[in-house]
Amino acid sequence: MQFAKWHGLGNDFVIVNGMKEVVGDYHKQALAVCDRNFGIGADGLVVLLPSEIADFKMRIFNSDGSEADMCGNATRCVARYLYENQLTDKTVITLDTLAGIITPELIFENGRLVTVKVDMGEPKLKRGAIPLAGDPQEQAINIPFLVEGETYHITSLSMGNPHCIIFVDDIRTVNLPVIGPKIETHILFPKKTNVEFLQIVDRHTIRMRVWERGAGITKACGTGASAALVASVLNGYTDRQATVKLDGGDLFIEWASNNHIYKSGPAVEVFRGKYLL
Ligand SMILES: N[C@H](CCC[C@H](N)C(=O)O)C(=O)O
Repeated sequence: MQFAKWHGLGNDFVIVNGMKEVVGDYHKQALAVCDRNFGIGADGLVVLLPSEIADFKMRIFNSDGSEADMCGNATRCVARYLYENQLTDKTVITLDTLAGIITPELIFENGRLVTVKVDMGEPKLKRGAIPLAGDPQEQAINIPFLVEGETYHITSLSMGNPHCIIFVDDIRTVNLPVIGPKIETHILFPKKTNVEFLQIVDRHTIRMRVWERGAGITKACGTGASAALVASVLNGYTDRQATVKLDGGDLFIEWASNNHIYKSGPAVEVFRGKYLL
């Protein structure tokens, strides 16, 4: 199976053209391919397929084999992959995902690609849409949340996939490998959740670390950074545009007046290959 290895700020993916390659069972293949010792090594497997309602369908599988609704960093990589492999001549590309239609735009200056800007759609704030247990019509902004006897205050929302955001004074004090999985698999999140810890630097800068649903600690999370901006605005900590500083680098996020979230950042192809197993 021919593949390409891409990353967005170190959040890395194996991208496969499912219109040409025989992938087999996606869940099993994701587990095997993402293994960093016995496989290629990645946070996720992305399979591109035809779509009736968009330019392409994008299916995303986490390294634990679970299928994700959406993936912000992969969206930027897929846009460049499609354009640079002549699978499209469009620079604004619609992608059909489980979270709806997501639209990345390749931004060129003097013929050189400078960034990829993604319309991530609208945040969903109601518990029923996250999903988070409780009144489905209610929002979950700065609410108490008990984790093994300790009370955290969380803000939870969906960017097509679930996010649980916690604000801390010093991000270096967060023991992510311990607390991450406890919140990811918490009973109140019936579809589990991505977990983001945020330290507000100023009204235009957020430092974030992430424990991803189905993937663990990653260098960056595009949907997570988008959710982080929304949570920071809702809690009055930042304005509607901010740089989110992740372990792998910076994403620029904007919550526009049309209620859409726009995320801009890089996408890098590292290598291509043929997967033999
Ligand atoms: N682990 C996520 C999917 C990947 C999201 C992340 N890599 C991004 O860039 O948005 C989930 O299961 O919802």
